Amino acid sequence: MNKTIKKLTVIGLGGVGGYFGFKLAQRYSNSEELNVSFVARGETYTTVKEKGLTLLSPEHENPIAHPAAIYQQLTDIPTPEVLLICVKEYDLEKVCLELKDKVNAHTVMLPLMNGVDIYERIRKVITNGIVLPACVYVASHIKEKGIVEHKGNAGKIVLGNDPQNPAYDAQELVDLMKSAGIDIQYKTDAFPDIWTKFFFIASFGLVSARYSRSIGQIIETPELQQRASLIMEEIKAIAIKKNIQIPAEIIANTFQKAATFPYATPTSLQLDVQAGKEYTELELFAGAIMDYGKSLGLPVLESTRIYEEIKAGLIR
Ligand SMILES: NC(=O)C1=CN([C@@H]2O[C@H](COP(=O)(O)OP(=O)(O)OC[C@H]3O[C@@H](n4cnc5c(N)ncnc54)[C@H](OP(=O)(O)O)[C@@H]3O)[C@@H](O)[C@H]2O)C=CC1
Ligand SMILES: CC(C)(CO)C(=O)C(=O)O
Repeated sequence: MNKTIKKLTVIGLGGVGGYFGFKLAQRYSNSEELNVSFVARGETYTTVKEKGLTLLSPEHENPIAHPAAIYQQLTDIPTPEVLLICVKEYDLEKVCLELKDKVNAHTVMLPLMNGVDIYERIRKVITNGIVLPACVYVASHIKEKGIVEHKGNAGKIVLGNDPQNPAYDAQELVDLMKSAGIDIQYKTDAFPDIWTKFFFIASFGLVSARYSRSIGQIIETPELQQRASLIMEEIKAIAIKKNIQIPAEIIANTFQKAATFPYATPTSLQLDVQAGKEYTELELFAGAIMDYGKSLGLPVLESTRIYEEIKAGLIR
């Protein structure tokens, strides 16, 4: 295969972008093979420009990585080839609006985010280029701006073909990422995996945020386990009505998957809600379930109840 990818830019250096961006920047540092650049704002930009990006992870002895370049504004990046979009859902639309005029027919966008409708959200704004639907597992968070902490299992990405450009083969990108030590799986259709992740993150995310409890604490508390289970039943009814290929035992499988996380792992929604952030991904999880419930005529009482409780500030 001819090598065509020469540049890759990571947008957002938080838990996800900081983890995967670090691996790519360290692997391709001073390399002719791939130019890895970052886009970060405010204090993150200043810190990473001066000291490099720090990743505290048992996977890396050397905790510092330097990108080939770092930009403060999306408008500053040269013609993009591959963009890893690693922002929270509430920043996605703004990022897409800023990227819109930069993207050409060959630009590849890989959103590393939670949520089942990220592809549609991007496509609403950016109609050209290639968008690879994906889901991601990693327990990492911002310790301080420019310093990301990773605990537990190695991060993992599943990505699939762009439904709008099914002939685009992402293998070259996959190989570049694998060579940086990233666990990445390429499938024709990533949507069953994206929904599978949604079962886990929407249910555990909402319950962990509502009660300020870790994944392990939810599993060991029957009342919280029950709430997560009821939310998953609602997602299951939606997935079935939307003809998403998910296994019949999805709920049991999700509890099994959850048990593989270290006991004290918080979810990213929990961390944002606990920190009293003005914006959170509540809409991406409960909001999406409620919207699907409405449009498909399905009851989503438990998701609605927990959404309202979190909105009302009941988080203990
Ligand atoms: N953290 C985790 O363990 C996991 C998270 N996810 C999902 O991945 C996605 C990303 O989450 P996560 O990495 O945790 O989020 P974080 O909040 O940790 O990081 C997002 C980063 O994006 C930056 N950002 C936002 N807009 C811009 C912009 N225009 N230019 C430059 N930087 C920008 C933010 O900057 P600033 O700091 O200045 O706000 C922040 O540093 C979410 O959808 C999340 O649900 C999925 C799996 C695991
Ligand atoms: C639970 C976890 C860390 C698993 O990847 C996650 O996806 C999140 O918090 O958003």
